[in-house]
Amino acid sequence: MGSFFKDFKNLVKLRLTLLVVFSASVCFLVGEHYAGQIHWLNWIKLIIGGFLVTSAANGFNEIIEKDLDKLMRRTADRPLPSGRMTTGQALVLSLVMGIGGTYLLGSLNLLTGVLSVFSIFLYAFAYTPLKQKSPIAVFVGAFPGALPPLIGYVASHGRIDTIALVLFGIQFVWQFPHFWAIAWVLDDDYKKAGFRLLPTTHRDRVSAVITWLSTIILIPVSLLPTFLGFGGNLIAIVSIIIGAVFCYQGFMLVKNLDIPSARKLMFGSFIYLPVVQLGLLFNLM
Ligand code: HEM
Ligand SMILES: CC(C)=CCC/C(C)=C/CC/C(C)=C/COP(=O)(O)OP(=O)(O)O
Repeated sequence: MGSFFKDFKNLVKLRLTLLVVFSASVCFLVGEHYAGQIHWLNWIKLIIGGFLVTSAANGFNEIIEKDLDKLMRRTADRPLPSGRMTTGQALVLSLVMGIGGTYLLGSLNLLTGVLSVFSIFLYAFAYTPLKQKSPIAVFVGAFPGALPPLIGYVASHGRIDTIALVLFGIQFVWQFPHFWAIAWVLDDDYKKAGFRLLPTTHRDRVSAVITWLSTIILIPVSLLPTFLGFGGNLIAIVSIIIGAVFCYQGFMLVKNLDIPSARKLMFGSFIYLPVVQLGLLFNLM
């Protein structure tokens, strides 16, 4: 891969961005289901706009964290800390992507554009500086992290309703086990930059139990579509089965208190979200 593309991929955190865009694009289709017609051109605009806006948010995050990223093994080779990209270059790229993405999303409807700008600000200028201060950062970061499905739905539907809030809620709760599993795996590296993001700031039993509790809470939250009547029974069954597996992985962390169990929970989180969101899309009432 050309080195510019490799650096670009790391600047925008490509895999994370792709899952963010995936969640928004699926929830757009959920909105279109109720509209009775799929506007594919708008779907493409949402995907490109969402990609640009999320990439910009990640670019700003890496600009702000340039010196901290130098301290951690996982992030030291990113384009800014390694010195292969200057802050000015990253800033120009991020600004262009942010403005272009906001324009595209705003062209779908005004609320979509406004929510996207709000997400960038929350992520880059609230969550990012808070990371070094307190584990509360994870709660704050969960807001911009859960806005993409809501934004996707609003891009189709034009306003925030119960369905939008439920789509937001599932992704919001999902982020706690997702991130605490990662924070457990990466704790040694994180400490080098002063990040203490586990619930108690340590890899201890209380942090593991709180992480496990978050997988338990996810089960009733994932059943809300069925309880509220817009999801069918199939999605309830899928959510219960995959939720039980995820919960079991959380329990194994409590039992073993080790990195391999946290890693399994982390991989579980990557699979959980797309399965539940796609399941919902295919089982709308
Ligand atoms: C509070 C919110 C969140 C926090 C603090 C968080 C944190 C992280 C961190 C630190 C990693 C890096 C793990 C590593 O390099 O081994 C990661 C990976 C990842 N996250 Fe999250 N995340 C959050 C929300 C989200 C959301 C909303 C999504 C998408 C819907 C997401 C999708 C991913 C994916 C796909 C990866 C794997 C990326 C890769 O390996 O390159 N995360 N997350
Ligand atoms: C629509 C829109 C603009 C949404 C923004 C969505 C977004 C980028 C969510 C990510 C959530 C998040 C807190 C990731 C962790 O980053 P980190 O800084 O902890 O990761 P790092 O340690 O790898 O830098």
